[in-house]
Amino acid sequence: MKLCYEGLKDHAAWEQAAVRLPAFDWKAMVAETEANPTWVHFGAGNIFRGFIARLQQSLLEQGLVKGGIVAADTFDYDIIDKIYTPFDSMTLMVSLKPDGSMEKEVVASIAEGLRAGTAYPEDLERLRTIFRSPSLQMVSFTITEKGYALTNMEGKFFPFVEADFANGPANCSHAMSLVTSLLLERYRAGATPIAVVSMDNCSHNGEKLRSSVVTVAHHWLDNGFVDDGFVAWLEDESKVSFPWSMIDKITPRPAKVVEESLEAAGIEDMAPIVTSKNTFIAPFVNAEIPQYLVVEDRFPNGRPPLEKAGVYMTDRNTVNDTERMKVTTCLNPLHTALAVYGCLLGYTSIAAEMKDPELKALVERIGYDEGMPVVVDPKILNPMDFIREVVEQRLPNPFIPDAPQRIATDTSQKVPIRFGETIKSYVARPDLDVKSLTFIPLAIAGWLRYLLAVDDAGKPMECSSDPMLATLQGQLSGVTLGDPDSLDGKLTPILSNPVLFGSDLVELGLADKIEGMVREELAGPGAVRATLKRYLNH
Ligand SMILES: NC(=O)c1ccc[n+]([C@@H]2O[C@H](COP(=O)([O-])OP(=O)(O)OC[C@H]3O[C@@H](n4cnc5c(N)ncnc54)[C@H](O)[C@@H]3O)[C@@H](O)[C@H]2O)c1
Ligand SMILES: O=P(O)(O)OC[C@@H](O)[C@@H](O)[C@H](O)[C@H](O)CO
Repeated sequence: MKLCYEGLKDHAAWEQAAVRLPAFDWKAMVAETEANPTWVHFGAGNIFRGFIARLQQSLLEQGLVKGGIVAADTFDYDIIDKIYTPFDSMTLMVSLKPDGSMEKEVVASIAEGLRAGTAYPEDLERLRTIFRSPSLQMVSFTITEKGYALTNMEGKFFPFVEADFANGPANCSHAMSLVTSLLLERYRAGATPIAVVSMDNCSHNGEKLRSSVVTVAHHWLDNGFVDDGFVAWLEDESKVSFPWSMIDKITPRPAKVVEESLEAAGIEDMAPIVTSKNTFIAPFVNAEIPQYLVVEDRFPNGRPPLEKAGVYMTDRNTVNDTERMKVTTCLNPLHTALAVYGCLLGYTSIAAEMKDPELKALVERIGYDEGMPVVVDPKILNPMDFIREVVEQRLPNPFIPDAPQRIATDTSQKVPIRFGETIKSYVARPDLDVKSLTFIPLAIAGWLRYLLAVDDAGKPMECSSDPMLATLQGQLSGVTLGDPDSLDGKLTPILSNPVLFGSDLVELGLADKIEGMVREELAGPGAVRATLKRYLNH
């Protein structure tokens, strides 16, 4: 069985393999998308295929929309060449149930995949045509937190961003510049309104996306590439809106066990790849069943009826509160603590970590004891129910093949949100003392210890990719396991950097505590475990 339009014609074989097929006319969907595109998505990776594309599939199956989504990638063209094109942009979605069984379905709501880069003029021209089309209602993104960043840790523009400012809309490469150039096409073709929606895990994601796009536009205005009218249109939220959103569905990298199960069922060519840009991707996506998407309802050119696919459409404050609840308290801080300590302790499974008494206690202390006192109740989801589902059902699900190494990717970009926001909330609350925090500092200490790339057994350990890895490892060079004094003076510049932690931890009086913990973890092999035991009273 082959995953593609022709391959799906053998209905009986797919039925035999217990794979649900799309219940709509795929050719008609592709033709409608070409004629009247409504939705473009940037970041053609796993969460998009396993969650967002399924929303449109549900609407197609309910007969509520006729067209599909156009997927685009500005960063990793292998995804399109190797995972989209050979499979007619279809995905084999595998939902992993808590009893170990798998639900399989073909997601076919992506009409095409495009490489958004000047090296691919045909694809870029197709995108320009789509952006000029008045039917286009929304552009969404899952490009990771770093995809929005224009500046480095010192607040200076990256050289490739400077190059985009100088070269202008016809010859740019960064995701934010490319999107701005495509919005310029739309402006010049009649300036029909549009919604530009970040669906990444970052606080105030809509604000972050807007700020980067508007910054690019202002530089192009200064350099004479665009006129005032374009910038005014872009900044008019009734014309170009940047709704905020919160997205949640644990979508691990493709797992061997799932690949084997699909191959055993007779489905061909399911092998995962790691692209040259380090994306772990396969023709299939494996993910848990729980999923939450909350979106600010500001779509000036209309939108698909997403609420009919289970999306919460609401106001900005509710999105903000829901996102803060998940990303700063109830899920992601626990994930990052499990990521760094899991790598140090030799784990490759989050579910296995949840059986480790110290690690389970650590996430409970971070979540229930330190996070919950400052959690905001978004009302549409109950924080206590949410965190309980995370701690008791989602993280320990042994059939979710999630790994601390995936979650440890780009930790430097996540720390200010995942831990920094709770730290700021403690500072803002007169009835709370930020110095009373222990387990969030312990998680930060674990990350600093992780950066040494030596595990708790004293063996070399590969750190996951992170745009700040080289800089931070440079700042920590000379720090040695077995020699806590080698840390002397090395942490102050790191812990005082508000870009990394959201505030200056030296000024807040947390640096000594964190440094003390890192020193303990540096005592020698086994010291990480011993430190965890000591703080968690085990
Ligand atoms: N996987 C999850 O469990 C999950 C859950 C909720 C939210 N998210 C959000 O979605 C994002 C992507 O997750 P995923 O599972 O799809 O990851 P993935 O590795 O499968 O895909 C990442 C995508 O981002 C693009 N990208 C990476 N760096 C970029 C850059 N600098 N500029 C432009 N594009 C870039 C890649 O080309 C790829 O399309 C996460 O960072 C997070 O913000 C993921
Ligand atoms: O996707 P990232 O890299 O921002 O973070 C890694 C995980 O914490 C994240 O993907 C979670 O699985 C997700 O936020 C669950 O909804």
